[in-house]
Amino acid sequence: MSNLNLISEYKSFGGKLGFYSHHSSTCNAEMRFAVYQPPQATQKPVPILYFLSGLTCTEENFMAKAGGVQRLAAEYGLILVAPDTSPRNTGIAGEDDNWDFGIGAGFYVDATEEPWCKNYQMYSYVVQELPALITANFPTQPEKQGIFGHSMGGHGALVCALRNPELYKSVSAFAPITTPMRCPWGQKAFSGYLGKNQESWRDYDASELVKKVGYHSSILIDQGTADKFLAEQQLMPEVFEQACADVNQPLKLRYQEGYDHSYYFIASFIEDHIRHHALALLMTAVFIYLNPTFLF
Ligand SMILES: N[C@@H](CCC(=O)N[C@@H](CSC=O)C(=O)NCC(=O)O)C(=O)O
Repeated sequence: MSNLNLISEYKSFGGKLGFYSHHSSTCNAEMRFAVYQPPQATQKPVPILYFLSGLTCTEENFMAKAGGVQRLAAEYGLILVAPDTSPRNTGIAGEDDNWDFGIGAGFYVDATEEPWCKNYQMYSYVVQELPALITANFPTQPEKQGIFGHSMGGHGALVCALRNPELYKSVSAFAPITTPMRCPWGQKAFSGYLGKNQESWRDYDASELVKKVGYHSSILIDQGTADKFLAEQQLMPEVFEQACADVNQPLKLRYQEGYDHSYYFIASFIEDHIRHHALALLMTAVFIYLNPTFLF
């Protein structure tokens, strides 16, 4: 494995889950991520599904708490990749002072402001450096990528997909921050990472982006009605819903009665999200299954 340190590895549902670190030239720091390889990956290259986690998370939360997502990845034959949510231990003064800014809160943007710009390049890391590393080191079909995420990571997934529809065949989110420009978390993060000029914020705001660029297929979002961050106006799914409606962007926004913001909520609906991505990423296989004469 070039340039990768394997930290730990576990057999899981016939495949393997590995935790890795490497030097990121994009973030000028050591970065960590987790990869689940389904059993099919020992036989042939498989599609890749990226999951971006939320505030305070590491590369481990999703793999440990998403309700046995490895079983589903093994069933559908998908490689799962979960990066950490920011660089760590960069030496930037105060990087660990806040739970919603700095470490654990990279917000999937390329920072332009000092002192963050040297290391906090999470957008380029997720869209460029990490996929190149994954493709070089794991048996993947790089032209078949999907992306999803939770909360801050839901915002990240929507932004990555909307800005790069050719790279991501599918996108979905759990309780995403849909308009960081308009919510307290996003305003704090964008002021610090991108500066005061709000024009530059639009490129990282899904509700602004969707009106400009659209996306080639339907977007799936699940949102719990008992989510305290929904009540605190951090997520604002209604703004994204209106933006999608304005440009006829297909969106399946499902309000899930009584669910909160936790990984218990994610675990409850993870299967639907995996299926949403599998449909797009394994489309050729499904097509052949439904139309076997295609082969002859
Ligand atoms: N410390 C915070 C709560 C932090 C929190 O709830 N983080 C969420 C993501 S929130 C949006 O990005 C999370 O996924 N936490 C990890 C977990 O394993 O649950 C507070 O005091 O409210």
